[in-house]
Amino acid sequence: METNTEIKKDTWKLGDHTFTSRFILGSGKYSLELIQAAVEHAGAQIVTMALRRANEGGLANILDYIPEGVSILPNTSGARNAQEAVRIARLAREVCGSDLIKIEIMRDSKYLLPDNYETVKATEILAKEGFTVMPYMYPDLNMARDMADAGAACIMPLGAPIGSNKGLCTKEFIQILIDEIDLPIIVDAGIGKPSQACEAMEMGAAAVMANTAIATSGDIAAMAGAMKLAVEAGRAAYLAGMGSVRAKGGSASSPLTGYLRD
Ligand SMILES: CC(=O)[C@@H](O)[C@H](O)COP(=O)(O)O
Repeated sequence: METNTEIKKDTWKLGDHTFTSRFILGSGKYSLELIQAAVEHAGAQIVTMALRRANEGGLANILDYIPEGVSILPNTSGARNAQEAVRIARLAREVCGSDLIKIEIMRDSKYLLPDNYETVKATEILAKEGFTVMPYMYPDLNMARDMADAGAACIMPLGAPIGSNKGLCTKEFIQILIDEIDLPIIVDAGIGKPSQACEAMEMGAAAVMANTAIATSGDIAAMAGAMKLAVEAGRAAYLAGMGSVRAKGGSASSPLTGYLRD
């Protein structure tokens, strides 16, 4: 019998781009030498790049350390409003030759929380210009709907403030987005350890992105590998379908009658 291997691969899409890896690696906090090792161990097919970092160190350098075939995801880090984000995105497309753009707009430098309103405005402009727009946002259903209507290719809600390693503080609200928004939901920021990445995937997230958890670990390559396994485990569990939670009491694991499944 003929089998469809494409279906078996469990691919997912962002605009016209198709991926098998569901772990997106942030590259903002490593030395350049460690980026390649982290990408390889993470099995990542998408790696972020802040344009402001590229300008600091010399763009040729950072791109030299990203393995071939891996998509660069420029972000608009440093933008304080839609206008600045649009300008950075256009520059990024010229420099990287990629239509992917992660919109990050922040006016608050203490908590680094994204400005959802300005993000909707930038999404609308950039989607019309043909970008595959990936808006980073505070998880709010109404704003996520506005981003979807504006042409976003996915929604990237934060788990906790960037760099905090605090985990899924916004879990309930991310679940609402997963349930209600018909776009890939990519949990981004605050993921502090593999179990949290796994939990996001078990909830039905399409992918997870992390940077600080890996960059601040004792062994960057090993932690990148652990994140990869956690994301894969969470995805497999989601596809398998979680067992139901029993509100009260227990239930014998080896019943003599009444098997749940034959
Ligand atoms: C690199 C990048 O885009 C980060 O802004 C991203 O949001 C990751 O956040 P953490 O560093 O908390 O994983």
